[in-house]
Amino acid sequence: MVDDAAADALDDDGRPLVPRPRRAASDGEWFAPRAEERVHAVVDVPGSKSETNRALLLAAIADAPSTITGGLDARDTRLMRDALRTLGVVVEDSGPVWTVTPAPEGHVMSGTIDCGLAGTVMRFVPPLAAATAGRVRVDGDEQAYVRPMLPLLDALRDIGADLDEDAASLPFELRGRPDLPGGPVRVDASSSSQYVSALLLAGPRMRRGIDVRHVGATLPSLPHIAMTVAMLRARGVEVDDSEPNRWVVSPGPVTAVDVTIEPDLSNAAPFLAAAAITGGQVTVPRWPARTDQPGSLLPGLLRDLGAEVELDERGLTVRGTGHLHAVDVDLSDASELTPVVAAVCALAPQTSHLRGVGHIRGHETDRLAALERELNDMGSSVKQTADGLTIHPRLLHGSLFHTYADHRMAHAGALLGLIVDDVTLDDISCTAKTMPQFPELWLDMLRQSDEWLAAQGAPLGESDPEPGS
Ligand SMILES: O=C(O)C1=C[C@@H](OP(=O)(O)O)[C@@H](O)[C@H](O)C1
Ligand SMILES: C=C(OP(=O)(O)O)C(=O)O
Repeated sequence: MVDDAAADALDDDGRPLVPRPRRAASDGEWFAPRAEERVHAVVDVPGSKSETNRALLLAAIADAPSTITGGLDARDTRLMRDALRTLGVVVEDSGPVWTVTPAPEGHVMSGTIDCGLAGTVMRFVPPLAAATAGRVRVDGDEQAYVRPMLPLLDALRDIGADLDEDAASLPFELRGRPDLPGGPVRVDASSSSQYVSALLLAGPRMRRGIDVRHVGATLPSLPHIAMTVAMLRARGVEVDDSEPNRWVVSPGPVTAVDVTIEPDLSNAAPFLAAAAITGGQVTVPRWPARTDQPGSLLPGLLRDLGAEVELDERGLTVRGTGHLHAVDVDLSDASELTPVVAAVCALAPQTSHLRGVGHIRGHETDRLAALERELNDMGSSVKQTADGLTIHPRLLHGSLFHTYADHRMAHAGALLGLIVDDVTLDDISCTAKTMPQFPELWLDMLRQSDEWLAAQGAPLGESDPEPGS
């Protein structure tokens, strides 16, 4: 088990790398390792979940087989690969380069599509299934049953999809039709940008294409919609997004392209934040110079939080300065970063305000409630607002940090455990959703830090900044 490995890891001098836990872990628990020094590491993070699942889906409806290099191998992308297999697509993923061959003409789908807790699967697959011959049941983890779906299901009904009349969320039955009309549709995507992306991704398959208008008051995660549009265009699909809150996708072929997936910048966040809070340095290689991932906002965010940030040929390097600053920031474009940003804010010496993220109450868990509860259990003073969190400075202490099956809650807990004694996560296995190697990468970051410090020939000096001060 990971926690045993963490507890047993020794440095070159035989000192425990990670302090021994006070008690034995129960199943799934993970004693968050404390950083005994400033972290100093290079962390190569795996591929982007959002890009991988879009690439898979677009390859599945392309005009020829194509390849995906560096695709993320994690629960969310495995569920997407299996869902596409249910639609008759052949996904060969035994090596580092995956080959995707669209379903043969006349394939009739049947069976169950398991969405797990993956928003990209539960939202992106149904529109495509609705335009495919056959019948499927769309199901997932029980925790996914409360994730919002109704605006998308109503939009699908409006464009001619054959769904259970009373279906409002998972699970439901769907009878596909290859002649799905598509056409104009209005959707309130204030609870998730994924409804818009989902309709656009299947748009080329619909008889009239699709003409989506967002009608809600707010629209989160705009970079993810931009990613959808860019990936459609890169495959020769015509997308008109010249009018605000409206996207028109023309029907027609999707050109098969061989792609390489960028590293997942949102999954880089806890590692980069580790440098910021310990006064250390972390480099994430292969950081793209230009990207549609919301993680592109991280350099600016980390600077605002008090770190130094540099992008060069080695990648993105974040250096902690020994000082953290509170922030007042609208995270609606990058709401998946909220748990890690909230964890950093909980260590800052002034009050922070995170805004524009009311919709993350419908993410893997109600993230605002979960962050409020778990941070307050550590001694913090956090209050939910209508659209975010207010985080006041307090001295933190260890606790049993609940993750609610949410990978990003686990990242937040691990981060705080670097500089707060005795933080135990109730379950680290949830990180498998988008980064199964998180525990190993986290321990490796600390191992590298230890080696780096030993190579400097000196322990943390009196004059060095206190982690998190
Ligand atoms: O399209 C995507 O790949 C995603 C869109 C966002 O969803 P929301 O708009 O529901 O926040 C994001 O939070 C999620 O992690 C991935
Ligand atoms: C919100 C997230 O995931 P999902 O794709 O399941 O919505 C996330 O990864 O932070």
